[in-house]
Order: sequence, then C-alpha cells, then structure tokens
Amino acid sequence: MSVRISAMSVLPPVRRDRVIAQLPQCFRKEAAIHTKNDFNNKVKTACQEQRTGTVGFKISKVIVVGDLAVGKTCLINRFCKDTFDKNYKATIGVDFEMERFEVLGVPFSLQLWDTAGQERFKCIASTYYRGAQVVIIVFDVNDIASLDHARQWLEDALKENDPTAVQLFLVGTKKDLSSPAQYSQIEQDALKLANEIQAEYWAVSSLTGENVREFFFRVASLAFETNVLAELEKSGSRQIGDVVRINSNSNNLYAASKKKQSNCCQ
Ligand SMILES: Nc1nc2c(ncn2[C@@H]2O[C@H](COP(=O)(O)OP(=O)(O)OP(=O)(O)O)[C@@H](O)[C@H]2O)c(=O)[nH]1
Ligand SMILES: [Mg+2]
Repeated sequence: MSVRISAMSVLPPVRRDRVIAQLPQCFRKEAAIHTKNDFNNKVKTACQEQRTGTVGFKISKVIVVGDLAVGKTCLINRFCKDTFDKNYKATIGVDFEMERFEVLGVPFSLQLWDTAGQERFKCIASTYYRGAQVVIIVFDVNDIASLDHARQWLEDALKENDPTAVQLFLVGTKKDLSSPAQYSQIEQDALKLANEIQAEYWAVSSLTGENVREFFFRVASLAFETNVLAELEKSGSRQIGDVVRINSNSNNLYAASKKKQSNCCQ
C-alpha cells in the first residue's frame, strides 16, 4: 500500500483520456476474446479493495506485426500521438511507445512495439518478440495477400512466446479505402481466420481514426483483466489472510509476525 502511494506521487497523473472505467465492447461478437459486457466480478472487487498486487506497476508488452506498409506505424501513431502521415516511411527494425492507462482506478501500462514488416528487417524485429502478452497481427483490408500472411506472422511471434499466455488480435486497417461491399467480403475471411487462430477481430482506419481508440482501450482492458486474474490466482489465500489481519488489528499483526519468526527458527 505505501509503495503504491509513493509510486503514484513520483509519476505524473494518467491522462484523463486514458482512464477506463468500463469494459469497452468487442468489435464483432463472432470473433472476440470474450463477449461479456462488464469486467470480471473478481477483478472489479480486487480493484475496489486495492488487492491488485503488482499489476499497478506492471508494463505489458504488446507486439504489432504484419506485412510491410499495412499501416502498423500509422495505427500506433494515431493512438499515441493523434497524428497521421500519408507518406510511407518503413520502420527499420523496431520502435516502441509507452501508453499509461488507469483501469478501474489502477494504473496500468502498455509498451507498444512497432515492428518492421519488410523482409530485410524482419530478423532484427523478431528478436524483440519475446515476452509479449499481446500480439496484434495487422493486415490491410484492401489487400487479401496481407490477410493470407497473418498465419505466418502469428507463427513467428509465437515461436518466441508461450502460445497459451498470449492474447491475440487480428486488425484490418485502411477501412477508409474500401467500399462497404469490398469490405464485407474481406471481413468474412478475416472473421473465419480470427476464429481459427482464436484472435479478436477489429477493423480500423488510422486516417479517419475510426475505431482506433476503441481498439486500444479494449486491448488495455483485456490485458489488465488477465493480469489481475493471474495476480489473484498467484497470491491465493495467504495474502488475502494477511490483509484481513492488518485491517482487523495491528497488535494481532505484530503478534502474528512474532509467531511467524519463532516458527521459522524452529
Ligand atoms: N488511407 C489510409 N492509408 C493508410 C492507413 N494506415 C496507413 N496508411 C498508409 O499506408 C502506408 C504505410 O503505413 P505504415 O504505417 O508506415 O505501414 P507499416 O505497416 O508500419 O510498414 P512497415 O514499417 O514497413 O512494416 C503509409 O503511406 C500510410 O499513410 C489508413 O488507415 N488509411
Ligand atoms: Mg512501420
């Protein structure tokens, strides 16, 4: 508790437009990590009671992969800087941005790794895949080949990570460039793939900003939820018992700690 207060006083406050009080909804119910309307009850209670352990200091690593020029950098720049550059500048290797959120009153950070899609930079970029909690596979909704390559990007990203621990998103970009008819055709294929690889599907436009903020809020919220649940599982009953003791009577705590000490010397 005291650590949390001092960390909060050192860091600047989280931007007002990065405060998440409610679970943002998925884009398509047919391809979502889950379709619940609200945060998990255990997570909500833990946040209210400030029992989120180390989650408030955690930085979750997010890697953004996909073919060259599909719009990975523009997607990150639209969200983090609210800018859009119509000129293509290839990412060389990797870049990263930090984004701080506050979810259900708890600070939470995402480290967004923007990787190169160009083949010649791929081997540098792939050395940064390790330790990702979230993998975002980006394709261009006007380029079916970039969707076909999504599986390969996924395979490469998962080589460096525990597949069961990664949250996956499949994101179609440049929605502004496609007609509704063209779009709905590629969306069928994208939804099918998203289901096969168990990814949550989104379609966005970094030019207009459509769905960009909603998407990243969803990523932050789901990553946060997973982290809190993992923390609760890890801490189990021992820490919860300790908190009860602290709250009920500080003398008891002293007695308990003395007892613990004597036990451990035996
Ligand atoms: N119309 C439109 N153009 C976009 C959009 N997103 C990106 N672009 C354009 O697509 C081109 C490539 O965008 P980038 O974000 O640099 O692509 P990238 O995936 O980062 O490419 P690499 O770094 O080489 O892997 C640029 O010219 C962008 O302006 C979008 O939503 N709409
Ligand atoms: Mg780029």
